[in-house]
Amino acid sequence: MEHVLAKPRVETGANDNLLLEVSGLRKGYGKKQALNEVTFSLRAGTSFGFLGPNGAGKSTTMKILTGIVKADGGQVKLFGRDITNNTGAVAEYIGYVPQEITLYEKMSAYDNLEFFGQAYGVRGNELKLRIREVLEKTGLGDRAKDEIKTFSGGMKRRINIAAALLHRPKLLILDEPTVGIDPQSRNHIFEMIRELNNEGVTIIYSTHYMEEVEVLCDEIAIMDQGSIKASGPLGELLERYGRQAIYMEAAGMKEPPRDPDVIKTTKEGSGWIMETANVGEVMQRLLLAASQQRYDVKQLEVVRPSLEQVFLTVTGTALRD
Ligand SMILES: Nc1ncnc2c1ncn2[C@@H]1O[C@H](COP(=O)(O)OP(=O)(O)OP(=O)(O)O)[C@@H](O)[C@H]1O
Repeated sequence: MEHVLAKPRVETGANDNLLLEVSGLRKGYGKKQALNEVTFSLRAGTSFGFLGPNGAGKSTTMKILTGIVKADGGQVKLFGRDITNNTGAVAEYIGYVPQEITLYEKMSAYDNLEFFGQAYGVRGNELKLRIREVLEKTGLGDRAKDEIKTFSGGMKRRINIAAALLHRPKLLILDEPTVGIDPQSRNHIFEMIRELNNEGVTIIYSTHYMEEVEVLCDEIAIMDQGSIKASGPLGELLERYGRQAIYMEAAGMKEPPRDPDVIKTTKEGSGWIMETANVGEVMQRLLLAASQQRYDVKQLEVVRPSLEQVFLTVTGTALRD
């Protein structure tokens, strides 16, 4: 197989650490503009989450990264090299786990892995070694000789991920790998991804489950209607787009508490949530006012910004799971 890329250089400076640079990707299907100027970059070693509802354009972006779908415009660079619309990078550097299971049902797990390994150009004893290695990661080594059709959806998914690891990719792209699978396999997949990331594999993980990116990813891109609405480390997104708020509940308090620094007040259970940029001072004033008016304060606490709130702020809609 022709190698289209030079081996990555030893990474020294901040920019050398960029594994993937995606700029201005555009893609239309007929009249439907699926992607509109998608731009993001990825440092080596990151676990990057693509969060967005169905139809946001996550799969299209990933298929363009792997060269399966051709972009109408824009550029994809891997280790500084242009790989736009080029499938060669997948063979050498990228492992891709598509949304659909792509295994042969009538073949054993082992034979499937052998087939995919050969397709990636791995042969002989090296292939045997790598099959053992990836099977160990799946936790399904004892089922290696069983036909795939006897596996649960989650187990098939684990083998499918294993198949994408045989050429030891630097970047692993997983498109909604936990949709419709049992919790045990889901946990196992999470563990596999964490282990790979700890070993230095860069991860792109697409999902419409908020809690998955929260536990798995150190950087997040929020995607909606064909473009990235916000991206960055979770903490930064929370800081930039999540509003700080205070929850207050006091016996006998019929009207919402008032304070000039409160931007918005909403009723929540028996109390109120007050959004403010000035949590500390507002809290003090609320306490003082409550004691002057002799209210018995039951609860007064800071409400931490959530990813859900960030999503709402940047897209204008709630993410429907
Ligand atoms: N082959 C295709 N032909 C026509 N339209 C398509 C095709 N593939 C995707 N689309 C449309 O492009 C838009 C983006 O789809 P895409 O699959 O990339 O989104 P997604 O975020 O991955 O959602 P999902 O989780 O449903 O796959 C959607 O409106 C979808 O209907």
